[in-house]
Amino acid sequence: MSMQADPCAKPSLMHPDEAIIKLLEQVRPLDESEMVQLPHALGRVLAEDLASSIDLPPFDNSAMDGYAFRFEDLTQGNRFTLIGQSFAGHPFEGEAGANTCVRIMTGAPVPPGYDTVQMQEKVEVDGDNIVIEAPKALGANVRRRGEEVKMGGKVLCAGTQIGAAEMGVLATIGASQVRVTRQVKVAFFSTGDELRPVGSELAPGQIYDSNRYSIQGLLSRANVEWIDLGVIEDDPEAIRAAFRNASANADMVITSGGVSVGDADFTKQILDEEGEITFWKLAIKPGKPFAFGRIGDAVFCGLPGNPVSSMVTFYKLVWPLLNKMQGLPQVKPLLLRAKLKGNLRKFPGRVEYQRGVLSQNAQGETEVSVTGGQGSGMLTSMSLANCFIILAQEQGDTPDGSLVTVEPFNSVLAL
Ligand SMILES: Nc1nc2c(c(=O)[nH]1)N[C@H]1C(S)=C(S)[C@@H](COP(=O)(O)OP(=O)(O)OC[C@H]3O[C@@H](n4cnc5c(N)ncnc54)[C@H](O)[C@@H]3O)O[C@H]1N2
Ligand code: MOO
Repeated sequence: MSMQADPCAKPSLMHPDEAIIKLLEQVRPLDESEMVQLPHALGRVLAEDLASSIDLPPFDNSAMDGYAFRFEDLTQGNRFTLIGQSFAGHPFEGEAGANTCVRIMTGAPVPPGYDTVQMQEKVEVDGDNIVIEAPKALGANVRRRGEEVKMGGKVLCAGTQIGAAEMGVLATIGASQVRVTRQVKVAFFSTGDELRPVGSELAPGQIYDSNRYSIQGLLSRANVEWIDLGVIEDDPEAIRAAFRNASANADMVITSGGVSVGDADFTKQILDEEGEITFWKLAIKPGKPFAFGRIGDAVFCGLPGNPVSSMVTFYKLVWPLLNKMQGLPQVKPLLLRAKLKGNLRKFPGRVEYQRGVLSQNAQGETEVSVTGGQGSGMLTSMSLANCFIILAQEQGDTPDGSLVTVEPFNSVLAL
């Protein structure tokens, strides 16, 4: 008997990994760049490769506080005559001579004619008579001009995000300003008649709008420029106007709420009328009703209203998009295997991102436990976590002691 397709089978939801591929196909890196002053460069993405206009280090200098001398003079014995000093910022200006030495400090220029430094702990000093213990080799304790990078050598590549180390590297080569890609502009708003701004009283049935604040936090971490359009009521015309305003002013529009199937869930409907929906609903928990599309020239990401769902879908789906638009390379998440502490509940069907705490036990094993209740409205499950426990689509309940896959939070989600 031949196998027949089940006519009652529900269409299966798209796997989030497939969704990421589809999303990334829809955006291109911004091709606009601008110069920024170095103090404002943190978090920005380099638009071009950067070469050093100087040798690094720019001159031979001492790695130790001690004495500079000529290594070959050691063939005449260990006694040297002190003829001067070289301090950082105040080089020795005299002439190097046979069997002479110069007092030298860390970072100070090694005077021309000398080639080796011995640290002061290995030197005996009697007035100007200095006895130097022979170091292992010529050039000991000298940091040679250009040994790190030669003038004209590449120090940073286009597509590098400027972090603390890069700020320092840029300063080391004297770059007072730097060419970076334009920041992606993201306009966002929350939808929902139940939402009240912080600072107001709650009437029965109302809650505070928290998603706009977590989204703002995520956008700040992603180093994009954001436009907060506030809370929009559950009214199709208000949502339409917000969409038009957002898409006219931003590269990306993010909304929270109204993407499910309720009678007041207008986000998807208005997007359908004003733009286009590339896909809607994924096999992800939390975050199933995530919607993606385009409105005008802007990309659209509709995050589900449940607070954890909006954070998880931002992290897994929006953040890779923002990275690509900013010109950053896609980095595969670092996945670890950890031993589960406690039993874990799961229905097969969707890939789940449970919130966990990753730690090491006394035996050095990596362990993980869930942060209590995992409801998609329980935002404290996120704030207590330092990782996601990723459970495959068809996985069910998982017992204590099982090895599970864990994704530690990166800088976007971590403090
Ligand atoms: N019949 C069905 N109902 C629901 C389904 C479904 O498949 N069939 N999916 C559920 C899932 S999964 C999710 S996730 C939610 C998402 O719904 P929406 O995106 O339409 O979001 P809302 O209905 O507007 O709100 C859901 C929930 O989150 C609260 N919320 C909304 N915005 C905020 C905010 N800015 N700050 C804090 N909390 C917010 C809202 O009050 C609701 O409690 O739909 C399920 N339903
Ligand atoms: O998929 Mo929803 O985000 O679980 O509540």
